[in-house]
Amino acid sequence: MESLISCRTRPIFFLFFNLYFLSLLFTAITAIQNPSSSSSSIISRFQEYLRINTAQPNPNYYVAADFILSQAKSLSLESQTIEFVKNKPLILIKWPGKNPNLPSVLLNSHTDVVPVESQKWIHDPFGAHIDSQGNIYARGSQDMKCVGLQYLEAIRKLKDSGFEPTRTIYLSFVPDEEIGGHDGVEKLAESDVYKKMNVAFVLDEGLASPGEKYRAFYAERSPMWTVIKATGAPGHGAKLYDNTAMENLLKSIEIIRRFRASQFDMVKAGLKAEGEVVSVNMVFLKAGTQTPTGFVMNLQPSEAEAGFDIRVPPTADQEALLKRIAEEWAPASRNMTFEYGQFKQKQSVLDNFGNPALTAADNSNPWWVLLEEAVRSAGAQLEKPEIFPASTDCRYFRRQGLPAIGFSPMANTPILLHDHNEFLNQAEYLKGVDIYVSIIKAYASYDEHAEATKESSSRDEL
Ligand code: MET
Ligand SMILES: [Zn+2]
Ligand SMILES: [Zn+2]
Repeated sequence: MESLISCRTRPIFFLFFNLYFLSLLFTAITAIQNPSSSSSSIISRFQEYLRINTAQPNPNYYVAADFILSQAKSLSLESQTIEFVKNKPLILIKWPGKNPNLPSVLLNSHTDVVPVESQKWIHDPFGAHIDSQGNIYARGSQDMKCVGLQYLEAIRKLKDSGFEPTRTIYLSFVPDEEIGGHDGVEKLAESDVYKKMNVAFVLDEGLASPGEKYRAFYAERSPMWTVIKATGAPGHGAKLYDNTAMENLLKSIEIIRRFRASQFDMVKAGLKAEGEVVSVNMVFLKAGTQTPTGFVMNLQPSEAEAGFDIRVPPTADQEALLKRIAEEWAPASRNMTFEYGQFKQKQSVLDNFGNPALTAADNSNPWWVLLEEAVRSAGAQLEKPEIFPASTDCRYFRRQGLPAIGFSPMANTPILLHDHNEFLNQAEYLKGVDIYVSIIKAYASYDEHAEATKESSSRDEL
């Protein structure tokens, strides 16, 4: 009794000091009991994933799948491997919620990465070297092996803390995003497995942010990979004449470049964001007559073609763009034809982006509100939501009318996806794990029925 009284009379900061001390002790004990949750083991696992070469066009999918499955197993999570297409395993992981009637949340990430030019990197792109500043160099460190593993690390932390989800959380590790997602997410989104998952909301990849705040994406531009081809009379390399394939193609390239500049100028002038204009970039040029000893120099070829990566914002006039391509960029009058690399026919191009899918990023969307709050409560902030300038697997979910947000927690980081020397700082990676702890906790605890009951009873009280 006496000691209780004296305890009460102690200044309040002693109490806080004791609590602080106890929490430190608890953290230390947890770290000793769970060495797998220490920062160094979190980083080692990230390095291990990065070292698996899953670059297109020959990704080591099975090695990646084994690694992901072993992670799921170490977390006692349910998992399954699905091959919608042979040799392209997709891993589905389930963290069952206490209330299986609630729709689930899907955390998606792709396991493939884009190819590298190794000799142009300062460190081996599959070495996951950590430099003196803590930057981890690897293809996929930003796009998007970081995110896939951060989801799992966050779940590890939540499980360690004794947290149990109310709502089921699914994780999908999918193949082939970098080549269009047709044998990956597209098949998943059409499957019975997926229907049974009863997904209400999807989180997928975003972009690094050079500033302090994280970026989030509520829509994205649609890819329209287009090849234009010119034909013309072949002839002597010394002859000047009209209508050669090269001349026909070059005229188109000039017109396309002017259009590109008009779009880029709006971004440069600050009138539009990157995701709000049409981007057109020439990605290959193919022409000339080749022999084993090189190109023939005195022969003007009869065919020439160029490939363009075109990205179309959901707000753009798509019909007008298709018309522009047919009439100005590849007109039959200039002996030109065009083909949409990914889709072959005009109809399917329109299918792919004819129904602009935007996810509400305001108070009307509880998943958006939860995301904002969760990021804030983890001590970080979000930039104003944007249109993703490239493309992600999100489009297959949004197309079904599902809300999906693109988000990769990388602040203070240069945007290096698809670039040489892609890296992510280890401190940023660890911070990202904690951001996901906050987000997954919020999503897994969210119960719209309970919220509705709470609201109506508070209305009744009024
Ligand atoms: N994410 C990749 C990109 O935006 C591949 C998407 S499929 C067109 O280039
Ligand atoms: Zn990606
Ligand atoms: Zn990519």
